[in-house]
Amino acid sequence: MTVLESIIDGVREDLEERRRSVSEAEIKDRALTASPALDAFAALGGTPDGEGRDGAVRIISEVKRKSPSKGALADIPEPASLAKMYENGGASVISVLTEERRFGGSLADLDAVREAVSIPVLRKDFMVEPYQFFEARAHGADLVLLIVAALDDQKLAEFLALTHELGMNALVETHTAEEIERAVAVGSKIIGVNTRNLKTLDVDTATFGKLKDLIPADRVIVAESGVQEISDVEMYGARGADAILVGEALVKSGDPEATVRAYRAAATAARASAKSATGVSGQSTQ
Ligand SMILES: O=C(O)c1ccccc1NCC(=O)[C@H](O)[C@H](O)COP(=O)(O)O
Repeated sequence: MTVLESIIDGVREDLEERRRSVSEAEIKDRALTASPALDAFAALGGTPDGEGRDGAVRIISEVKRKSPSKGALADIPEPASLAKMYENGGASVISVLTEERRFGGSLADLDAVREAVSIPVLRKDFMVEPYQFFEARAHGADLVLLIVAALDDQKLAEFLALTHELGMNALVETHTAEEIERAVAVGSKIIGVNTRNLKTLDVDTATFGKLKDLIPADRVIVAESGVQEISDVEMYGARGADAILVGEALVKSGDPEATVRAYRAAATAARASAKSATGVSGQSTQ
């Protein structure tokens, strides 16, 4: 069994427990009466046809207590305060890990963060059942994660449609050329390349540059994982990332607000300088 499969087994067990206390009808009702979702696609710099982008590289800042690859990262007793610091530093989206067993997150974290910030919030979890999408919306999420490796084509298309019906966007996460092809084929507007291999948990940040040109330029392209130093965000920016998802480096930084600000500025400057050096934005022309 792969790490991903074993995480998903736990997610399904925990989900069944929640489903026993909040029925499907109740969670749907809560989702449909929640305040409308914020536009995460626009917050990440997306435009309808990919034209007129401002060139800034956005930072998706993650609330991450622990992980399968690294174990304990940070206590984070008040996720709302951390999220507010991220927002003050210029984060465009807050990512909240809600998986409990391996990442120490919860829906209560999502509630607290939603309440504290006015920018879009990503429910970062392993989405395998429609119930979770209603749950995400009911708890104020604007964006959900769809991991292509965890879904067949039919489920991927079905879940993306459900996400959009609920007024949310999806960050569709890929690791390989074949997964990018599948993400593009179902019409994903925000496509992430996660440089952490979910089978081995090894990170190879060079994966982003190798795969990124397979993603059409009218999509928002997100580089995920592996940022340790400012040079990593510069590299992702120079390779044409529209946004960068950062967890560990921010929760361990000591000054999350200043770190988000520095990452955003450095990635944006690196992207601009790569563009002026090559005459292209680093974005795909496909
Ligand atoms: O982080 C892990 O160990 C992990 C293991 C298995 C599945 C997912 C995992 N992480 C989720 C993420 O995608 C990251 O939290 C996110 O990209 C931020 O990564 P980082 O900046 O390297 O903390």
